[in-house]
Amino acid sequence: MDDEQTDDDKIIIKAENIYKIFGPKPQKILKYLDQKCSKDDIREKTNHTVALNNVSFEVIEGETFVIMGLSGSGKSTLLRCINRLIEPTKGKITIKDSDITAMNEDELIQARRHLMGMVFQNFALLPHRKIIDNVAFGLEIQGINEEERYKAAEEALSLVGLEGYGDSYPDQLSGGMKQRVGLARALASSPDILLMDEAFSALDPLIRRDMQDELIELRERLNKTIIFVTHDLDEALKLGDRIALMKDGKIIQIGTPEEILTNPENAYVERFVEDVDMTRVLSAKDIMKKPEPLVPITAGPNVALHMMKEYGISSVFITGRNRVLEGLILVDDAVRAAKEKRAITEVMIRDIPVIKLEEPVNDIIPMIADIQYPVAVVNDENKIKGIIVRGTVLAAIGRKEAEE
Ligand SMILES: Nc1ncnc2c1ncn2[C@@H]1O[C@H](COP(=O)(O)OP(=O)(O)OP(=O)(O)O)[C@@H](O)[C@H]1O
Repeated sequence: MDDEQTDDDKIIIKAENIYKIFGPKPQKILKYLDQKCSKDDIREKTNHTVALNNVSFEVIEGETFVIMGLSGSGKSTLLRCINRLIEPTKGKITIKDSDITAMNEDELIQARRHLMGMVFQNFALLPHRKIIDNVAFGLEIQGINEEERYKAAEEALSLVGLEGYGDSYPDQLSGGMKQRVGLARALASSPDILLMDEAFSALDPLIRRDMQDELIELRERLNKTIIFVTHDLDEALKLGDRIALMKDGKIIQIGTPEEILTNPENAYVERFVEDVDMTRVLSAKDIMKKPEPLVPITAGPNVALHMMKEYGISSVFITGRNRVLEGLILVDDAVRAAKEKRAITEVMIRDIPVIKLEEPVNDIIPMIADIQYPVAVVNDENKIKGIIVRGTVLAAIGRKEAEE
């Protein structure tokens, strides 16, 4: 289909065969992994912890890549290997064609400064410093002069909606505001990549949702690449362009939220996602039916009637060149036009509702509640790509409804 993504997506991070083993002799433990020993066996026999076991993935520029999994699955370790807050035991990480794993300390400081900003779950603010100083802190240790760092800090504060709070202290702010400061601090050095470790997990549910919405908005505005660690499936589905699901230090599946939900790779993933409300993640393109029959606008009403009879339907879509949607004709109007020898264009309904390919199913339900005939799904050029009828939507959410 011509709406599908082209593959000129740029890879910004590439992680190849990453291992992390905690314990006194990590290199020695690698050979046990070659012998396919389990994480539990290795811990029992050697007192080492296998936190990452041969993890590989790529992140595309501008996407939000979520690392999800239960506690202890290795998410934080993986995130910290990307900026080498944790040293991988083995493996290679490339960011924008630079080998992060081969960098010396100075090169690493430069890379962290320009490429990556990190946001922590517990905010990690310095309590005795004003908000503006907290935001500017990273720039200060990078040796950036005062004028420049305060300008950048003010800008970052305003990006997260905290202008005017620069002179406050952390304990004067709510949890949500503190995490905005954490985000501002990460944004202050204009990094290409944001690394976020359970960044919203400590917040109240409502505040958390607001922060998620703002992050989505911010990402679009600033065009950042985000790696977001969470143990929360709902958060992963909401934020992630793609999700990597981890278990016991391995990535079990990488895919879009739709792929993870509709095509779980094994029983573990299936169990992880079984309670998800599908209407929140499916969009029109996932549930639409083939757009047929279609009647060209140049055809007469008898062709339309023939098609309706053939397919057992009481209305049909009319298209112009390249399947551009022109309107819909109802059976009664087609009969009348045929009798009166009038053209389709004289009786068809032009002003019909349409649904965009990416429209979430949740939003489609109210849109079609009062419509008796099918609704066309169109792309940005108004070409018809599919058809949705009430039954299609209900079938998509049927599993959930049936359970309730
Ligand atoms: N510094 C460390 N020393 C020893 N073991 C560690 C260390 N850090 C993490 N681990 C172990 O490595 C494994 C992965 O931990 P990690 O913190 O990456 O998991 P996680 O998925 O982020 O979990 P959580 O959500 O609880 O933080 C766990 O078994 C953990 O106990």
